[in-house]
Amino acid sequence: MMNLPHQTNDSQMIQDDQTEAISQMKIGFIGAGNMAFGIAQGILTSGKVSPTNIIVSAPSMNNLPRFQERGVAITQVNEEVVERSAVVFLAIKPHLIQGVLYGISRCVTQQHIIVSMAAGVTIATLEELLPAKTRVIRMMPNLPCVLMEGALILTSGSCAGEKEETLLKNLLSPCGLVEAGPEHWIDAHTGLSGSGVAFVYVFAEALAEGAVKMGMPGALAQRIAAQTILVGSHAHLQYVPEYLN
Ligand SMILES: NC(=O)C1=CN([C@@H]2O[C@H](COP(=O)(O)OP(=O)(O)OC[C@H]3O[C@@H](n4cnc5c(N)ncnc54)[C@H](O)[C@@H]3O)[C@@H](O)[C@H]2O)C=CC1
Ligand SMILES: O=C(O)[C@@H]1CCC=N1
Repeated sequence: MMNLPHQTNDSQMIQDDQTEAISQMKIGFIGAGNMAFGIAQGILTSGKVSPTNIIVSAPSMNNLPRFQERGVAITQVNEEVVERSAVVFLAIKPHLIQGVLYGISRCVTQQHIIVSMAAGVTIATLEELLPAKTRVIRMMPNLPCVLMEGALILTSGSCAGEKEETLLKNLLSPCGLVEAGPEHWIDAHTGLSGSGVAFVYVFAEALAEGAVKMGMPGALAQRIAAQTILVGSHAHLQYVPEYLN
């Protein structure tokens, strides 16, 4: 496995040891929307984690059935997610983070790993809202995680580090490309890929519209545009420069 600038051979050894631990790990999601589903789906499809080891919460039943159908435990009580999980993903909208953390903080211990995917909510803010010495990871995923073709960047707070980053990279590897780095990568990645994936759809539609204006049937034009972008991406990934220090 390629050692990235921030990764050492120890990480590889940690990662190997963690695979067994991950299969036993209790994982929780606070928030049951698009992103929680995308990540849970990626993890479940890989078989790394049993659905019986996952629990998801949301205030209403709207989004919960699609988790329940996959054997995942559901609840409308966030504290229950924290009490039953070792790794807790915060999958609620950014403006809700403060209220949700206020509600769960009394249940958070130093054994938990709290993983926020809330756009724009910094490690400093998260650590301010959580009990001292909480192990915090901030990450930026994207929706293609649901197809196991995502791109995720994660960074660790002051009480987390290489061990937690390697654990999360191992756990999230079925969701797609996962890298750890400094926190300023997260904001770059939010534009590049968190939101960037939506611009690909706009580009594909524009390509297809050009062909339609020249008389090609719309459905065919859309398929060829998608195939063109797919091939272009495969070629680019093959020749993209190695990670730079
Ligand atoms: N959708 C995307 O493409 C991406 C989203 N994100 C981040 O992921 C987070 C979730 O985004 P989405 O999944 O798109 O939102 P969403 O609106 O699809 O899902 C949010 C979920 O939170 C639940 N919720 C609302 N209030 C709650 C509360 N008090 N306690 C527990 N659950 C509550 C809702 O019922 C819903 O199930 C956001 O912070 C967003 O910035 C990050 C990268 C990409
Ligand atoms: O819905 C959101 O907040 C995220 C951030 C990047 C793309 N979507």
